[in-house]
Amino acid sequence: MAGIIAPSILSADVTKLGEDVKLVEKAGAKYLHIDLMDGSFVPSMAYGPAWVKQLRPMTDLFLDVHLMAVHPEKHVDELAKAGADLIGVHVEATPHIHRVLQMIKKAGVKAEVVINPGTPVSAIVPVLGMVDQVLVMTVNPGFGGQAFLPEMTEKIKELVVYKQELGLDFDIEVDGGINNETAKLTAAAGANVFVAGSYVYDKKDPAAKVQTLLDVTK
Ligand SMILES: O=C(CO)[C@@H](O)[C@H](O)COP(=O)(O)O
Ligand SMILES: [Co+2]
Repeated sequence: MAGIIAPSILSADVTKLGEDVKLVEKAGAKYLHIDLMDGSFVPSMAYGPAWVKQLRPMTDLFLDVHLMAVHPEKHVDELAKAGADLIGVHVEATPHIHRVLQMIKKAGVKAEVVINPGTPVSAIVPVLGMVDQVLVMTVNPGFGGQAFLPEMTEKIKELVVYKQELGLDFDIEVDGGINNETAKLTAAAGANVFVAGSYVYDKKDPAAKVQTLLDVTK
């Protein structure tokens, strides 16, 4: 079965965002990855609940919101009301990851925990039973277009073992430097959701790029 492809709008053309979203939807992407950056947890700023709200009626894609913000609890309810299908929270962004994940579930949205390249899988073991998805960052968050960190594939393999040992059912998403080669590599390690920004949107033909990602993750 092919992986779930989640084009990241961080690399889309904001002046024709609607068109860029439709292109990848028609090509077979199932998720739309929306990066929310606060200029504090990460150096850049990007998007916010208003973007989620405007995108919601324009597409049937599953809205996969990657929250890169300090005090993530402040944004959960607004993002859920705006129409997010899933909210991902960095374990590094809060001393209360368990509470924030509880809030996300209470808001009726799927919950994801995210780990930075410098964070080991052991840091999220206590919450693995609460989440629908784990996001393994394969670059340091904050920017699109960075090079994939190959050593992160070990974390994917570790998560696969935890899933089996603990009898859990979460998806494993990768984000950062994903292209035809790294999608194949991470799929082989056990990832099943693939975020891709610059690979899909930077050059010509986003639809063809989505098709390639579907093919290499089979
Ligand atoms: O969360 C992030 C960056 O922090 C991403 O979702 C980027 O949008 C990925 O961009 P590429 O590495 O695929 O260009
Ligand atoms: Co992201």
